[in-house]
Amino acid sequence: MEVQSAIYTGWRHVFKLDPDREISDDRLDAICMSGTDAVIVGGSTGVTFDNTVDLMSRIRRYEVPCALEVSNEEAAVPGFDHYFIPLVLNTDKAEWLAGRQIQALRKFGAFIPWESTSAEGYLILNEDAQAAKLTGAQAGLDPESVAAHIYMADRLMHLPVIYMEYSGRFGDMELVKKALRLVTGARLFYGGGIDDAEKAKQAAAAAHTVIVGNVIYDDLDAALSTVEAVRTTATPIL
Ligand SMILES: CC(C)=CCC/C(C)=C/CC/C(C)=C/CC/C(C)=C/CC/C(C)=C/CC/C(C)=C/CC/C(C)=C/COP(=O)(O)OP(=O)(O)O
Ligand SMILES: O=P(O)(O)OC[C@@H](O)CO
Ligand SMILES: [Mg+2]
Repeated sequence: MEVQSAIYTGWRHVFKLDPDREISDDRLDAICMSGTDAVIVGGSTGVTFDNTVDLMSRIRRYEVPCALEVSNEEAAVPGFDHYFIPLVLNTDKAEWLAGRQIQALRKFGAFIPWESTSAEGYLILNEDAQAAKLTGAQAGLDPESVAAHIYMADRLMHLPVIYMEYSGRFGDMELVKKALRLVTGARLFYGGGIDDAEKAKQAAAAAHTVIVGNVIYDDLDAALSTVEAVRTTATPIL
């Protein structure tokens, strides 16, 4: 099991920037200086070595910790503070659970900074998300199935991070809270549809770490308001 001193252990609020989307220097400055705990670089489609290097080098002008969520082997770029490797748990397509990752490990295994690389068990719960369509995720899980996936990821697989992903839609906070009550070692990430401070507070009361993505591109002020909202919400205590 991963030691609890991992860089992301204390992260409560994270912005996720997509290398496949444009962001101006001014907007990037606002995000990196916002007081967020970290920036994750990642996206489900259109992520390349070049657009990842470009975004990383711009974020590197700031002190904010910066992690890469590696979504394809071409986009494995050195120089990040941390690497997350997604494994989609709720798909029947084994290539998204382990197949593609194993192919990438054949190539990069000897060069991976293991002390700063973590698996992320993804539960993709919005059937309309690009990531759900790409991976064939069975997004409509009932609460018992969510619990079973959490038991598998947390208790059997001992994954350090479980990510409840509703990308593009605000999720079911009761389900997230229920998942949080079941995890023993994993850190629970929540992401999806947070587009104002109120939703950010709700998510912060349900999960360990709250991830804010698309609203950065749609309404920067609303995105920035989520930082304080999360910071002033108590970490859920079990
Ligand atoms: C020295 C050196 C090169 C250092 C780097 C070494 C390193 C750490 C290498 C990694 C090797 C490795 C094991 C790579 C794995 C690559 C791989 C094929 C992973 C598969 C990932 C996966 C399951 C992808 C499916 C899609 C998914 C779950 C993506 C996660 C991110 C996500 C959901 C983003 C949201 O997407 P977005 O585009 O924003 O969508 P919306 O339209 O909904 O907004
Ligand atoms: O883009 P949104 O909907 O904020 O979701 C954030 C993140 O979970 C995406 O991977
Ligand atoms: Mg997105």
